[in-house]
Amino acid sequence: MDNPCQQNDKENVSPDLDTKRKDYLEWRDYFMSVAFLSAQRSKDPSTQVGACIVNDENKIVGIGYNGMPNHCSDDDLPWARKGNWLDTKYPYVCHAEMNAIMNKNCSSVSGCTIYVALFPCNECAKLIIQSGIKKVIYMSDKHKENDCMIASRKLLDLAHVEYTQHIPKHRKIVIDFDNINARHK
Ligand SMILES: Nc1nc(=O)n([C@H]2C[C@H](O)[C@@H](COP(=O)(O)O)O2)cc1CO
Ligand SMILES: [Zn+2]
Repeated sequence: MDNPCQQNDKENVSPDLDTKRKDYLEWRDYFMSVAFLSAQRSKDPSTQVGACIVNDENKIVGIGYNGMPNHCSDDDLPWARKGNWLDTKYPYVCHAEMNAIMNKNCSSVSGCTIYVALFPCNECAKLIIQSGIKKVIYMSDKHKENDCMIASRKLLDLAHVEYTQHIPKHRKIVIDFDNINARHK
């Protein structure tokens, strides 16, 4: 068995500060993280979704999360999932993909890739297709069997929009605001 003191020593090895960092975020994990961070802005009590649109130069050109439309107070609209349809969030909420497309900071997102936490529904699939986005990278397709997801795949397939599930290199990415104050010897 290892000497526990030795093991401790190994764990405490400080990073090599003279050579290039190896555990930096790769592009896909980075863009998916941006989508997940943006989701933290959502007021939806049950599901927070974020989306991030990236062009072929790896530049972010749009970010969005699910929320109520502009100028419609999210205190005046319902957030419920069940009950009379008009008393639920569903007729009112804008999906993350819609917001990311509408928030674009360039003239067109044609040819871009959208990173999104949940597989796009059929309504978002239509927006994705019409905007010219060519690739969807999603984290979860937990509603795969729902009709709106089946319709979504049908549309994306017909329009030749690729979709791929993201397998993250890092399962968890922590943002530690104190980290920047660490001192290196
Ligand atoms: N791709 C998606 N983008 C989204 O922004 N959403 C949003 C719409 C709702 O605000 C929420 C789903 O709520 P719920 O049915 O899990 O309580 O996530 C949902 C999906 C899934 O299709
Ligand atoms: Zn949608």
